[in-house]
Amino acid sequence: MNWAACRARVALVTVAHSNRGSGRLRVIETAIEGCLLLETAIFEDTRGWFLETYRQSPIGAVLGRPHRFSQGNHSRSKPGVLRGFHTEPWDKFVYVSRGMALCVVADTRPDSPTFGKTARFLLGDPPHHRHRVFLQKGLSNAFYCFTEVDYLNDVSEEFDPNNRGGVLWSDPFLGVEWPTAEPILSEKDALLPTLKELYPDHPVFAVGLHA
Ligand SMILES: Cc1cn([C@H]2C[C@H](O)[C@@H](COP(=O)(O)OP(=O)(O)O[C@H]3O[C@@H](C)C(=O)[C@@H](O)[C@H]3O)O2)c(=O)[nH]c1=O
Repeated sequence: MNWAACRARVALVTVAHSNRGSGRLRVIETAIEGCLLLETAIFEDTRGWFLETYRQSPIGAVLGRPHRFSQGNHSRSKPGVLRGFHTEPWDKFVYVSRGMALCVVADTRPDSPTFGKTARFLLGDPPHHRHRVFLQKGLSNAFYCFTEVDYLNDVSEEFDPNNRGGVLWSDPFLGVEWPTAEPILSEKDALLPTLKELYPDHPVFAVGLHA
């Protein structure tokens, strides 16, 4: 699937419930509680362009609680790479500063009413898609790189390698339509469990309800 075709499809599945904020930065709530899309205005002139990547108050207003970030991360990935799904006990604030990526957030919280639901976002170039995604701790995220991608994320806690998990990128219960069936994965990500393996007793996996 090429970038343009993927953009058209993704526009259909990202469901906005409400939005708040000024004309500069809109915070859009998605179908997954705790997953927000931040759309920002881009100011272009003869030099190039400018945008705000973060404003504290509109996010806090939607979350109804204060938030802060403790660590910033930057990864660079080759075209065809897929990272995730990673489940970590910290809020994440994602930004693709260069390249084009399909970012998917999955609700992997077993007690959530939207357990198993996903939301997809195209992030990065061209400039008018330079939105950011906020995901509350406990949600899982993954991204696929159409091009070389610079991926930045701010997180609310410092990294703890013993306190993270994940879900297999191709979990049939999540049913994500990735642009390829053969992405480049880390060894660790290729071995992640499915939700059914993680939560075999969850009601959604009761016999007869789901394969
Ligand atoms: C995430 C992280 C990794 N590392 C180290 C561990 C390892 O040696 C190396 C690469 O780690 P990983 O393979 O887990 O990196 P990566 O697959 O890029 O992990 C990231 O995936 C995406 C989907 C996210 O949203 C991020 O929050 C993070 O989970 O960097 C840190 O030192 N600090 C960190 O905060």
